[in-house]
Amino acid sequence: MSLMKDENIEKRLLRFPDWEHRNNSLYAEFEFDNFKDCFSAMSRIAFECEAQNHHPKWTNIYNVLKISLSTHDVDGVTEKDFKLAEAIEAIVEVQD
Ligand SMILES: C[C@H](O)[C@H](O)[C@H]1CNC2=NC(N)=NC(=O)C2=N1
Repeated sequence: MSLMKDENIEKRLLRFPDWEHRNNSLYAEFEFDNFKDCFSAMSRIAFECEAQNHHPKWTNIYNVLKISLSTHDVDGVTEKDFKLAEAIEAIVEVQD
């Protein structure tokens, strides 16, 4: 999977308003009502990561989830990261 050019990443991000290009990664923060809702989303996301064989760097503090997506092989953003971001959006939206 090839590294995307910065300008292409910015263009793609226009359709991902929750996400930004930060530290060679796609980055988003999500806030839930409580820990249970947050961890439930994380569980769903974890299954999707396994299905895609692509995994986030993430932190959770109570109801806040911070997610960084990058492709380790190329040390930057690829289509794989956008594909996972899209799936994460669908999971998080259902819980809003
Ligand atoms: C061997 C296996 O395909 C790799 O380690 C996968 C697993 N999950 C991964 N996740 C992420 N975010 N980037 C990778 O390059 C990656 N590679």
